[in-house]
Amino acid sequence: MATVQPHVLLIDSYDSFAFNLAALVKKAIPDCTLHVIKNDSHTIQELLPSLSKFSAIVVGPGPGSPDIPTDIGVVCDIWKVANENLVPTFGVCLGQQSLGVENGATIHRLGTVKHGQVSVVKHTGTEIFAGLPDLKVVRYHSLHIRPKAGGEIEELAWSEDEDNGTIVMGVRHLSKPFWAVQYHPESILTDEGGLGIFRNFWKLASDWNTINRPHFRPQATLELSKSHVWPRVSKPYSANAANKTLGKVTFSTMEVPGLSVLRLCEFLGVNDESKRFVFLDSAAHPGQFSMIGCLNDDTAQFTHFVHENHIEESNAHSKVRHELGNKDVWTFFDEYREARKVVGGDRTVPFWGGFAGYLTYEAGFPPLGAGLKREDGHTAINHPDFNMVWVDRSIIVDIQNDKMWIQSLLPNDDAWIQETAQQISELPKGEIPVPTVAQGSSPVSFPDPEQYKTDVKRCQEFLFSGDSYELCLTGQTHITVPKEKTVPTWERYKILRGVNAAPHAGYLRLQPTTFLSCSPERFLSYSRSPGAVCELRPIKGTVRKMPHITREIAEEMLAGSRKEIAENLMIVDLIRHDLHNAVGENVVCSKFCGVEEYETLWQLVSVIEGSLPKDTPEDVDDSLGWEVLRRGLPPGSMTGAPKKRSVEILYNLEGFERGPYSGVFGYWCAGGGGDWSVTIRSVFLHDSEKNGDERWYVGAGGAITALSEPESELEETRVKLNGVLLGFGASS
Ligand SMILES: C=C(O[C@@H]1C=C(C(=O)O)C=C[C@H]1O)C(=O)O
Ligand SMILES: NC(=O)CC[C@H](N)C(=O)O
Repeated sequence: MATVQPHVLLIDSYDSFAFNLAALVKKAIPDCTLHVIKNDSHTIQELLPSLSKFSAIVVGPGPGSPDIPTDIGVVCDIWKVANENLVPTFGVCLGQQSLGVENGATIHRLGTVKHGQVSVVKHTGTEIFAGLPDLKVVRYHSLHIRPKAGGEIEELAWSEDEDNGTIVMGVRHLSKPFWAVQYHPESILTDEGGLGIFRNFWKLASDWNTINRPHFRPQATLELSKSHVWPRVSKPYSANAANKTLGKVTFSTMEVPGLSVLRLCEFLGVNDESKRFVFLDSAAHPGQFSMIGCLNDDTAQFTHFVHENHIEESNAHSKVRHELGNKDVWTFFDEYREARKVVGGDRTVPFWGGFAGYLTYEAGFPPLGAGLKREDGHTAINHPDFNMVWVDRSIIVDIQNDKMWIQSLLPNDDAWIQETAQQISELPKGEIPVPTVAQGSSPVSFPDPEQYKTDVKRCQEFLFSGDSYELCLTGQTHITVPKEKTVPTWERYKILRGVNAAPHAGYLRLQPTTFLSCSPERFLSYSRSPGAVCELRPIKGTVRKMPHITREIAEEMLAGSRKEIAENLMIVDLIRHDLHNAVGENVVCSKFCGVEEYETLWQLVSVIEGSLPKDTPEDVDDSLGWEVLRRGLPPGSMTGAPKKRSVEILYNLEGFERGPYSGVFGYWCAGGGGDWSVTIRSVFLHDSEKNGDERWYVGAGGAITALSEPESELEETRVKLNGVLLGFGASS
């Protein structure tokens, strides 16, 4: 007789670590089917008829407090079901707090909150802790419980720290099959307190089911409305790529020693400011490829505002409005690219043509489920949320190896390739002069420093109350360039690049937006199918480079700092969750908190990689990167954790929309693969603020944790702003 797989219900309280938990549960109970619901998607009455079909329930962590109904949702009712409906249940963090509170425990704030902190946990060695040594675990909490003396909750584990004394880290219910821990078993830095605990839980749950639910049998299939089975990696629509004839990339390659990419841009028409232009510029180590889109009047540009239900497609001659109807914008782009999939390019080149452009911070709100209070019309800053062109012709330069590819997706385009190659071979060699800018030429309006420091403290209030573990607070700075001091935006880019060369730089002129970036941070890159691999590289932790700051000192200041490691760890855990959501189980952190050197800064960087299961159909693999963007924006390093609650808090607190700042820019290759950088250290100009005085805006911020000092946070934003301001003859 074939064995039927157990079904496990995971209740997510809108945490940014829930899919890490899903992956851990799946490791501990490999053959289980995991059904995921949100804590507010069902009432307990709706759940009751299905509960008896689950072998076990896992209640995840989350923002807020177990005694606030909108924070805890249906979780508080799970502990109160009648005996005949009991299901073995495991609670994590908020889950433990809820189990406690519903059984007479009192809830308290920690004297010193613990977010991304590692603690030693001692325990009884019984129940879920059976056979485990002392544990090293990660904590993300502001609240904790004290069980009622003589009540039903038995303490099983404790941490001991100088600031908070003894804190309960693990419990069980004396007469019901409920266990819970206060720490985060699913964190990357938690040791056997992760898998070991869940294996023990599964054994206890199975034993309990055998004794107390003798007639219980897992069902072959289990349908629960408003739930999904994790992992959910198929496309949300049916692909029609099968058997279609794929287009072919044509390309020519040549050695270009001494050729300046800036000169190449000028040859390709960047100086005509009335035309669109796309240049993704690996302007500094460790960048390798620079990409130029060779746009013309026929090039299709796509813009979309997230509060609207259409996409505008335009070129120099015409505009078309695509009504989205029930389709979401992500699917529109996915289908568009899939219909134009190409093969035959040089696989060492990451981009053969395809989509290039930017997505704003707010572009990530709808998939996240975060509310947007945008009024009819546009955002205050008016930049489209999706702004991309479809690049048919492109030039890629490998700046490390002085090699160039001229590529076209258009049929019969050899003549253009040959002619362009010929003209480029005749260009003069050597760098072109970079303009300089006079000091003091552009007045700057900074966020009010006192207000910023107050906002740091307001953020910390949300950290103390348990609503967030980390908040990336940002401010907006405006630079006004008086009409008589304006220079073409391309000149401005060259100045900026000269003072602040960055590996993920870029110049995008996608009307109405001009976008100049010196970003040091990659958000996501992904390789082509088959076997596409996604790589994310969050940066948290920044030190300004100065003569006395050697690598050793920078390492001490970053990798040796509890605060910096905690900030980085939180984002690593958040990104693992985003990736586990998109790819399922195959997620690894290949670098944890490495110190990397950039032109003007030292930064603490981690690398997380994910890939789909081996047997994934190619069309799903091709869309993987786009799906990771859909499920992973806004970038975790620009929000904080848990993401949804943190985004909502910041939206209210900052009081403005971030627009392109904090979003991503980059490309998605027509042959699969792509690369998106985090839009930081960047300036933006809207066409409506271009005639007369120019009004540029630039965002800057940093992660606020409970350990942050308002003054040093302010200083950190100044450091980040400075590189950009130098390009305007200003400084912070
Ligand atoms: C918020 C910014 O940067 C982000 C925050 C960082 C930090 O807190 O150390 C580092 C890089 C970015 O992820 C910014 O540059 O404006
Ligand atoms: N990680 C969590 O579940 C946190 C629970 C609760 N919000 C606290 O801060 O204590």
